Amino acid sequence: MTEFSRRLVRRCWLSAVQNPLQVISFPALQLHVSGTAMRASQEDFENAMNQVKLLKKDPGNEVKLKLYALYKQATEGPCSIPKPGVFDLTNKAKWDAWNVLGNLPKETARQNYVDLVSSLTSSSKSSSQAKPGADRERQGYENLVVTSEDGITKIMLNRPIKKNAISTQMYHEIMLALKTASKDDSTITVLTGNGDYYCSGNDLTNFTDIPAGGVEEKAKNSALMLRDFVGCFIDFPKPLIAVVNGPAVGIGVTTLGLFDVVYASDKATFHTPFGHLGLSPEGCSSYTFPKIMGPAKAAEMLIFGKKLTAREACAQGLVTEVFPDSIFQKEVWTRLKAYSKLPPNAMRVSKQVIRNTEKEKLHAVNAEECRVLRERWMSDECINAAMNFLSRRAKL
Ligand SMILES: CCCCC/C=C/CC(=O)SCCNC(=O)CCNC(=O)[C@H](O)C(C)(C)COP(=O)(O)OP(=O)(O)OC[C@H]1O[C@@H](n2cnc3c(N)ncnc32)[C@H](O)[C@@H]1OP(=O)(O)O
Repeated sequence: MTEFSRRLVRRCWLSAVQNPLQVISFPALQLHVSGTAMRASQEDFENAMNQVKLLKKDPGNEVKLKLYALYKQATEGPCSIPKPGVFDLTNKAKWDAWNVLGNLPKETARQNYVDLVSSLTSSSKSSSQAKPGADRERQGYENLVVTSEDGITKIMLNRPIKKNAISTQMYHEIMLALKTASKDDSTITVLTGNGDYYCSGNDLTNFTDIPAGGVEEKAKNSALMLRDFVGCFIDFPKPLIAVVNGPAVGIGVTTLGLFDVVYASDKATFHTPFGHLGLSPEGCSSYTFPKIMGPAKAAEMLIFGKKLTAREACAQGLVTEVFPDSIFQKEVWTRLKAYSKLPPNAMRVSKQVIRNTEKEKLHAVNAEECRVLRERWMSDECINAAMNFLSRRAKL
């Protein structure tokens, strides 16, 4: 966000304070903010399509599917064609890749397509400098680094400059990475963050990009996306481990209740400031947190936004084990490498036996949380809180 748009949002917020009767809505916010956001033009998009044809190196099926999906989303919108039969493998893979983009707006898909092509052309220019083993790194993610090694697929949130806040694009990238990891040959999957934060939660600027259908459409699309996103954690078939390298906020905390194991650095903190943001719990935390830590402790976190230290979170059962930050990475990865060598089918079956009794309930909780949030996102409390953040008046 530029200083200019920040000043405009601030002015908007100040005028709401000075004139409380004035209705400040997301479309008003959008007027100022999204006009300044970077957008790929039709010309950029066409140039990118031409560049794809000139690529010297085959980018691989995964990237080609992503390009296909983004192209379809950018030109036709959400996938609405019938799902191909199970034996129509190629078309089914294409359909899956397009369908997973959900309601991603056409303009965002166009921008993502252009960005992806640009990353391919720059990586092919520097391919002679590729690190040994770099072929194990999955290409095509803009805000994630996904690697597979020693039987472990590591999905690292890679937006340290924004404290790993999850943008709309990142929600889709994480879903894609989880779906891919669920089918790859790794035995366990790890989610972690790059930099000093594990994750600062939902990117609060996600709500400044209002589609033509207005704030109702934005809330509806966001609820659908959130439901799919959390659904990927509920359904993930292999052991899923969080390596919480630093503070976690919002959805970075709530989804931890859906992991099998959570290791934390003693620098990590756990904060769900839903009250301050006019929001309500998501990530199935309205069910998992009371179950994990008891209703009273869960209420203190989810209603009043009490921030927990790593040791407190461990004492309350949300975290499996805490390590001093100085030895965190070494200890955790040594342990994970040992776990990854255990018989994969036994691990998978054990996870499923544990999860299956709860799956239906978790999906129902997820649906209900998303329904409630859809209302919350249109509330004055939530809109004012988001504007407060954008105007930099509120720091947690
Ligand atoms: C869309 C559908 C799904 C919705 C799912 C809903 C989920 C609910 C939630 O996740 S609620 C939680 C939302 N998160 C927050 O409220 C955190 C907001 N951030 C902060 O309070 C602070 O930034 C901080 C405490 C995380 C870190 O503070 P610090 O002073 O150390 O650093 P900065 O504030 O300077 O941050 C560095 C830059 O990162 C940007 N940033 C950080 N977090 C977010 C965020 N959540 N959304 C957007 N941007 C974020 C911050 O703006 C700085 O950017 P700048 O340098 O360009 O100013």
